[in-house]
Amino acid sequence: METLVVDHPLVAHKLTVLRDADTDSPTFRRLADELVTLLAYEATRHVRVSEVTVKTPVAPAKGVRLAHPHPLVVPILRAGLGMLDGMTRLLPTAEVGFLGMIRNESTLQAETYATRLPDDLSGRQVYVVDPMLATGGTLAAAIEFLFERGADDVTAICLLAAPEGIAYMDAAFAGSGRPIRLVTAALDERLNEHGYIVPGLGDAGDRLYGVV
Ligand SMILES: O=P(O)(O)OC[C@H]1O[C@H](OP(=O)(O)OP(=O)(O)O)[C@H](O)[C@@H]1O
Ligand SMILES: O=c1cc[nH]c(=O)[nH]1
Ligand SMILES: [Mg+2]
Repeated sequence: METLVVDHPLVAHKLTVLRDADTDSPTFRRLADELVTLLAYEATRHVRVSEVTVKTPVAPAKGVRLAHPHPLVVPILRAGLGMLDGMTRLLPTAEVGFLGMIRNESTLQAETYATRLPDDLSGRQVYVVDPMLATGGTLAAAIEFLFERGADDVTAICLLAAPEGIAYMDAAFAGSGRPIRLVTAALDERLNEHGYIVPGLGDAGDRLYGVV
């Protein structure tokens, strides 16, 4: 997996506030939204475009437009929903598909409880959004769904990633011949004995949508 850790002072600043256990849910949601837009700027560097010519009030100008079919954005529920608006702000014409997945906190295995994706993803560029790449089980299962439907160009955007998750993804898709990109704000130290990212930011879903 090709991994890009976005090195930018504004990303680092927002991520630091996001990590802080004293940051409340409304602020956490706003920061997650702002961060995804910054990460999406890098993640969409390879978005497909086609050449067009428009007429300015003065003369014809050559330019580009997003190629058809437009990209598909897939938030992994629940926590990935906190990154959807930031993505669609940058890609307003993207289609949106949904995957509902939850990690069993005893086994750390990902379980899927909802799937709402287009049947045929051949030729589509897909952007998967989920704040946390921990063991990698959830993201790997999500990308398997996308590959089964024909996707061959998948970029994951995660706020935080653990080295264990990246290693898991590399092993899971080694030799698949289908490139996968990861864009993240930080690569943390490790996972703890409960499968949480250290230092991480805690449970992203609870911090976005849980009762405080
Ligand atoms: O890399 P993994 O070890 O699979 O863990 C990462 C997953 O865990 C979190 O979701 P969670 O299962 O807590 O569901 P939620 O979004 O409903 O909170 C997170 O948003 C990822 O989807
Ligand atoms: O650190 C972690 C790991 C998995 N899921 C989270 O929300 N946080
Ligand atoms: Mg959670």
